[in-house]
Amino acid sequence: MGKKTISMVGVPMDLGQSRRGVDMGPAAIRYAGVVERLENLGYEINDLGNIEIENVGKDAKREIRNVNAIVEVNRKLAHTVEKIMEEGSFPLVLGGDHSIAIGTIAGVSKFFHQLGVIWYDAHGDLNTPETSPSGNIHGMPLATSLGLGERDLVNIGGYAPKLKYENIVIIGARSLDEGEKDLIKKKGIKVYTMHEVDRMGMSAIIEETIAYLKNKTDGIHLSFDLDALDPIYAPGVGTPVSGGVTFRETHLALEMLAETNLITSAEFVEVNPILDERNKTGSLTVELIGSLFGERIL
Ligand SMILES: NC(=[NH2+])NCCC[C@H](N)C(=O)O
Ligand SMILES: [Mn+2]
Ligand SMILES: [Mn+2]
Repeated sequence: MGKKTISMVGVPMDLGQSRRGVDMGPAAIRYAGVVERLENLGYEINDLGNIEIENVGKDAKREIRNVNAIVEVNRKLAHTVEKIMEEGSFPLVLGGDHSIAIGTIAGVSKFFHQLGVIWYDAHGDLNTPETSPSGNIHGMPLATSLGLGERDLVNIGGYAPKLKYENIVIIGARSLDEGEKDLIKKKGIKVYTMHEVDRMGMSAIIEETIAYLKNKTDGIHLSFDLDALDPIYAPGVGTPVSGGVTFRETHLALEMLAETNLITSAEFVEVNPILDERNKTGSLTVELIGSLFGERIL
C-alpha cells in the first residue's frame, strides 16, 4: 500500500439482508485488535468511528427491502469515503452487510474514472430488484455500481454508473442466481469461480487479475466478503456457502495484492458475531487485513 495513513470507518448496518447481528461486525473487528495490528505494521490509523444508521422499522413487504434507509446510509458513507480520499488517506471500511459497497464505491469512484474492483465473494452480488430471489440489497451492490437497479441507489453521489463491466473481477464465486449468470455471460464479466480456484490455484488467479486490471484502471478497490472463505474458517457470516476458499489461499491472495501496491481502498463485510464462534471470523478478518497491508510470516 503506497500510503502510510489509513482512515477506518465502520458501517453497522444489517438492513441489506434478513439475519440480525451483522450490524455488530465493526465492533467485532475492532475488538479483535485491528488498530493495533495495523499500528504494528507502521501505519498511522485514523479511526473515524461508525456511520450512524437510521432507526427504521424493517419493511419486509417491499420487494427491495429497506431501500430508503440503505440509500441514506450509503449517501453518508460515500461522503465520508470521499473526504478520506481528499485527505490522501487510505479508506478502510468495516461492515456491516455488503450493501455498503454501494457507498464505498460511490466515494472512491469520484477520484478514479477507471476504477477497478476485485470482488472476493461466494456470491456475485449482481442481482437487480427484478432478478433477486430474496429482495435483499446485499445481493445487489455490484449490479448497482454498474448502473443497474433501483434509481435512488444507482444514482448515489449524483452520477452513474460508477464501474465498467471490463474493470471488475469476481473471485471465489460458487452461488450465482440465474439472472446473475445471464448478466455475466452477456457482459463478459471476469469471474474466477471455485472451479478456477481449484484448477488454476490462487497464485495464478491473482497474477491474471492484476494483469487484467493493471493497465486499464487508475485505482483498484477490494470488496472483501468474508463468506468467500469456506465456513470452516469463517462461520460468522449470514449466507454461508460450503466449498469455499481456504485460509491459506486467502492470505496468499492478500499478500500478493499487498506486493503490487495497486489497491487504493478496501472494505471487509458480512462479519456476523451472533452467528460466529468466539469471534473466530472477526479475528480472521483482522489477520486478513494484516496481510493486505503487508504483514508477512517472515
Ligand atoms: N453479500 C452477500 N452475502 N450476498 C448474498 C446474496 C445471496 C443471493 N444471491 C441474493 O441475492 O439474495
Ligand atoms: Mn457473499
Ligand atoms: Mn457479498
